[in-house]
Amino acid sequence: MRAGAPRPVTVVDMRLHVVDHPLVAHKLTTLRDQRTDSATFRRLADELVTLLAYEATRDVRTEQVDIQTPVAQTTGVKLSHPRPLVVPILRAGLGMLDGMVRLLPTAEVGFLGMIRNEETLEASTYATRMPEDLSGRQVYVLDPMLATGGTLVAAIRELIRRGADDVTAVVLLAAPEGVEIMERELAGTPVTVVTASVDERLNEHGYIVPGLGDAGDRMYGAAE
Ligand SMILES: O=P(O)(O)OC[C@H]1O[C@H](OP(=O)(O)OP(=O)(O)O)[C@H](O)[C@@H]1O
Ligand SMILES: O=c1cc[nH]c(=O)[nH]1
Ligand SMILES: [Mg+2]
Repeated sequence: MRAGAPRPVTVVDMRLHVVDHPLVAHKLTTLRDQRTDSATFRRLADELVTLLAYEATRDVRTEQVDIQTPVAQTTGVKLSHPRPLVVPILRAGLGMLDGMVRLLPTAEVGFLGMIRNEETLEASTYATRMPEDLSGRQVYVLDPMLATGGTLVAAIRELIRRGADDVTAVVLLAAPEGVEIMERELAGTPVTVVTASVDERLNEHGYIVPGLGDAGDRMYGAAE
């Protein structure tokens, strides 16, 4: 930002939930460790998203049902219709899909393939496969890293354009810069971000510090 320029206004209607739990912190520390191999990284990302999903689904819509137990009649709840949609952002978000749908077995799954240009840090979309009409749907978008925020802002705009009325982003790590961009660019939209940590900052290459490096590469190997 130019010296003397007014600070951008931060509109704080986006909900940010940083999950504070010793198991989350323990798994995240091993994920960050550069000695952790790909197989362990994938397993930990899967376990971590399940813990985050517990918080992220706190407001998942349910409806009342009557059931008969072996002992008596009672009422309970089940996940309601329309079914929630889970959207992993390829590549790295794919490593979060199983952990999320384990908790949301009735969910439908859509896919967004997005890549950040490592020079300009601009995000672009190379694949989209999800329902055109998301009216009335709760959507859970999965991406391990919220860095500059370009990827998630573009993804969430597309979900809102299709009619989603409640979007929760589940991210393993966030940078404060990305959180601020989300708050500014998505002001007035019903968005919640659930994360295991908001780290210190972005470095000059747009990587989260201390972060965990390139999530996609650590899960699947360097793409090129
Ligand atoms: O907040 P941003 O600055 O937009 O950066 C975050 C994005 O960068 C990474 O994806 P990448 O482009 O490396 O693709 P990949 O998952 O295929 O590795 C990450 O998985 C996010 O999608
Ligand atoms: O730190 C970062 C930033 C963007 N994408 C990653 O995979 N890691
Ligand atoms: Mg990557």
